[in-house]
Amino acid sequence: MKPCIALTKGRLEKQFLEFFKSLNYDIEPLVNKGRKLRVETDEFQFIFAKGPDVTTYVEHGIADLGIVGGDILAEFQPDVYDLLPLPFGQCRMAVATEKGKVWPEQKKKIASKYTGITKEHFRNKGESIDIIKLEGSVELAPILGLADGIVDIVETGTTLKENGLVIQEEFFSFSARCIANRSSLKIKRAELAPIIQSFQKKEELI
Ligand SMILES: Nc1ncnc2c1ncn2[C@@H]1O[C@H](COP(=O)(O)OP(=O)(O)OP(=O)(O)O)[C@@H](O)[C@H]1O
Ligand SMILES: O=P(O)(O)OC[C@H]1O[C@H](OP(=O)(O)OP(=O)(O)O)[C@H](O)[C@@H]1O
Repeated sequence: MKPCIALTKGRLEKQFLEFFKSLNYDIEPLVNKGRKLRVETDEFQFIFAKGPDVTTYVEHGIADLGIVGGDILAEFQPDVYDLLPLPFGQCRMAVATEKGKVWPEQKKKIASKYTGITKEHFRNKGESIDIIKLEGSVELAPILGLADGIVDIVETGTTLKENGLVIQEEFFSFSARCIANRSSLKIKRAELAPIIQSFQKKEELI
């Protein structure tokens, strides 16, 4: 059976395909997949899923390898082998507030999609907070008075800026990562080694 690679759909998918092409792999079947969520190339099977589900497919051994953001690994802490960083998807995790905002005396209200990362960050600082879980567009929360601040991904800073928010603190930098199923690494070592090595070589050049 061809090795199976789970890819995070959307942003990381696009960046992964460019990276994969730069390693001289044929990406044509992947680019022209339409709405298919499963694609086979000469060498691999690919599945396309949301980041947290990529870790689930890898954890359960359905996929041998996965391409996922470091944010997802930190948030969900799946039982997978975290093989290596990849040279794309570079972002930071930050606490942001409205410009000029003074934190309240009482518990801060923090909105985030990343409740695990947020709790751990403030626990490490010895602060107790109230977390409001949102699924996206979290920059809205302080503007609309739902929260005092947010914890979210920052790449260029444009979303924060255009919504009148400023970074208070950046506390975690990450990129996309290649993860592996623990037993696949032993059982399919021969098939997986060349692709892992090609990822590693490219990473060393950058
Ligand atoms: N602004 C960004 N720049 C670069 N990488 C990002 C950015 N936002 C997220 N990422 C990375 O890409 C991964 C996928 O994010 P993406 O926004 O494509 O999907 P999502 O979080 O599931 O959101 P959506 O529901 O809008 O598809 C994240 O886990 C993170 O690692
Ligand atoms: O610093 P920037 O380059 O502006 O990028 C950061 C934005 O990108 C992500 O949002 P995304 O576009 O994935 O939408 P979402 O809010 O629905 O998650 C993230 O949650 C920020 O909102």
